[in-house]
Amino acid sequence: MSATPDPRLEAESVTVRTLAGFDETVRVLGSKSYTNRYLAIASLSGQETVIDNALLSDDTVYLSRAIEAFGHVTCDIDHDTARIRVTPTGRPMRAPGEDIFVGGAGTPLRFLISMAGHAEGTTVITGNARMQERPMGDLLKALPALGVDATAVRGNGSPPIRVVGGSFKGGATSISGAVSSQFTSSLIINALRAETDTEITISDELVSKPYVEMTLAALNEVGVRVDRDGYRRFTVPAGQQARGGQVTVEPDASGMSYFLVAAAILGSRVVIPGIGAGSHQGDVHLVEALERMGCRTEVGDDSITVTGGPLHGIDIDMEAMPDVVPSLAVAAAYAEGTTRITNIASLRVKECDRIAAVTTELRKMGIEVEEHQDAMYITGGTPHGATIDTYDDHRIAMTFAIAGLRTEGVVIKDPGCVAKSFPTFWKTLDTLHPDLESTK
Ligand SMILES: O=C(O)C1=C[C@@H](OP(=O)(O)O)[C@@H](O)[C@H](O)C1
Ligand SMILES: C=C(OP(=O)(O)O)C(=O)O
Repeated sequence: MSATPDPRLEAESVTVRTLAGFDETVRVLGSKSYTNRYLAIASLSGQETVIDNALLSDDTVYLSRAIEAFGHVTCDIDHDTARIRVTPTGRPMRAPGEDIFVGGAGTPLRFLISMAGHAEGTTVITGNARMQERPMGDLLKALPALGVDATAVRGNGSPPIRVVGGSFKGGATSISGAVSSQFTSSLIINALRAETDTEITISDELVSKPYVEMTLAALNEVGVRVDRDGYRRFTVPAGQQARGGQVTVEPDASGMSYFLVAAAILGSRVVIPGIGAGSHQGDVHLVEALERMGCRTEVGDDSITVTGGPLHGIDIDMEAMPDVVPSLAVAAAYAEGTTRITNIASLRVKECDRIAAVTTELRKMGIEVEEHQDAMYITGGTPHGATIDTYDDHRIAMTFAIAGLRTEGVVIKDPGCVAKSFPTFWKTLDTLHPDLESTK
């Protein structure tokens, strides 16, 4: 994929061209979640670390720049090789003089709140308008027991967040896991640099559990042990040294979902190399949902294949794979019967209220959707073209672009918002159109 800028990232809208079908191998970029984790771990380890196949997107670049602002490391980004090199500078971690701004990057902001607890001085971390509405309260409540004073500047539990640092000592705390797993991941990762053992008790039910598994897997890969009692308690023993060196990021399972759904709704075949049965990314399990809807699927050690066919509705609890709910919703719009997607309340506090957004935009295309506080019931039909509002949400843009491969007249507004997690999305979509081959 060429590194030349894609004019669609600056365009007001994109009209998606329909496609009769395809049989392609599609390479997706590295995982956003793993790239964020390796960056955070490298920032804390004090060891030079090379992250290969890193996702280079708005979110991960924001995190790289934010980490550098503490002064203790540099993050050199090589766009040609998709590599980030994190190098210690020998200087201590200090609060930057200016506010840290991370746009709409939720995971980075949540990781940075705890990380600022290690930096001498007071750090203020903020983001764009939507980010200033997203919840941080559970994390703010859990940090004082570990020695860190973190408060919402406006007293509303959302950014800007002010952190008085140099104080992340460790100890025992308890945290709610009901709103976001990112709070728990943030504490576990940052416990790496604590003076004493850190014990984190989850006071209720943890959502999005696979993301905590990814946190543990990333730490394990660099030699850090986390003891656990299921999803009730995690203990990070003090005095561990994360290894530096080289790590490789696997492809992004959420980014993969768009191409799986494209195959599903077009009766086509797609192969995604570099990811398979051993992945801890929960979104890989979208494959099983598509199989239940009527696709043929193959999950190998190092590739995933989906072949579409006539689709039918299913009932599915998607609490463990929130980011691919919009993707499955689009498959449901082309399926016979009703798909009931349940246990997805966390979608209301993502880049936009994704339950409301998917409901509104599918209805625009003539699809019947029953909206619930924590669920969506979608009855498949024959969607018609529409101009899709994307709410500055990359997943809404990418999901509805896939509908446009099957349905004439789908226009995606603000196509540049895909840069949050998948800046080459439109170019990757081009590769499915055989007549565009010469411009690849
Ligand atoms: O830890 C992570 O990398 C993520 C956790 C999930 O958030 P929640 O735990 O808030 O559901 C997911 O939606 C997000 O895109 C990435
Ligand atoms: C919810 C998402 O990201 P974050 O919470 O990191 O902003 C996402 O990428 O779908």
